Amino acid sequence: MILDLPTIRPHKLSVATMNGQVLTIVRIHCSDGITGIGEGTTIGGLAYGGESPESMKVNIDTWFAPVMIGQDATRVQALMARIGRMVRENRFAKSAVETALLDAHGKRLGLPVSELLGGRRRDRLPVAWTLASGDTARDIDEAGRMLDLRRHRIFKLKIGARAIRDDIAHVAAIKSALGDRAMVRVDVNMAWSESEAAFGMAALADAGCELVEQPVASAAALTRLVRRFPVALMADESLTGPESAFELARVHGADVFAVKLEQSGGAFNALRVAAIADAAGIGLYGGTMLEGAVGTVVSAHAFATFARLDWGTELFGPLLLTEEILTEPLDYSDFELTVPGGPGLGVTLDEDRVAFFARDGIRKTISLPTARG
Ligand SMILES: O=C(O)C[C@H]1C=CC(=O)O1
Ligand SMILES: [Mn+2]
Repeated sequence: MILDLPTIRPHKLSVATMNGQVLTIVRIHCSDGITGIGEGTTIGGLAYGGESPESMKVNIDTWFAPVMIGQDATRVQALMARIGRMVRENRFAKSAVETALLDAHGKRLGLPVSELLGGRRRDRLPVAWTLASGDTARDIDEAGRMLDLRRHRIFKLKIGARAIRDDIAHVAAIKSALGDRAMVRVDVNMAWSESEAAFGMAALADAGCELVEQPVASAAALTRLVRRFPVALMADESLTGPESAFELARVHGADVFAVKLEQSGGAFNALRVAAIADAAGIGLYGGTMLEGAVGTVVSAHAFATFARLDWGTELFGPLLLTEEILTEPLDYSDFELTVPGGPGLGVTLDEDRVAFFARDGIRKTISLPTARG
């Protein structure tokens, strides 16, 4: 099913402005009575990649389901390999389906998903917050509130939509307002040319920015930019699973990899991306596609198993939404997220709220009174 949820404010990226988020929720019912849940989420519909929430639903219902029905749900990797032979691409939809299989299998065995993924090394993950209101004063205000609440002290600024000098001034103003209380990073979402990136990275380093995420689109350009400036370079969009990770590691095209489960094609592939980074001496960061609670939690289980997680995570997606869809909210406290400890994902959907926010669900059938009553 597809859920439409409002965001707490517009979220402005160089590729899209989001006023809400759309979650594709997958449920897999197994013949032993166990049901697993998963989630597929994109950013700005088709603005970020080749899948949309609607394409995930239609492809899972039409093409994944027949390949899965009657198969052994306890062999998660074998079933994902079977799907991989019959379904090309569709990494986000595969991630959603694999999540539901892992949730079901964890519940079956009485183990958290992190244990199925090799065993967790930590229970808490540092979580960055993205400042993307589009307004410098509002962003400074928002960051101040997050620091006071002890919710976030790492801030990622979305830049690339405005003139480069305006963007640099925006970053410098935020870093000087926050000082040593916070770490400031930027995500350009591929908006710059290589020469703009060379200028921009030097200026960002001077402004006190510690990390620049995907300033340019091409891996070759990333490779030419890395290590030229006293600021770390992180790959995001260039990483689409183990093959692209291997290629980028081979040419040492980044200092840090933003590992995302959906971009990788699921949790197991994300672990492969992380292993490649480890072997190449590349740092790790736990990325997000601004998933809701389910997609966020499976990512947390995977990142909890990473040998090193030097750059923390950005698993704040549920906090960008106005609505809670879990019976028990996730614990964000002291700048960190707690990885749930129960079987499977360790979270339960609030079915009434899910029914309310489902596209064409209860909300659509309630007739509100008109101005005249
Ligand atoms: O990294 C991206 O490009 C996508 C996403 C992650 C955080 C955020 O605000 O947007
Ligand atoms: Mn990014």
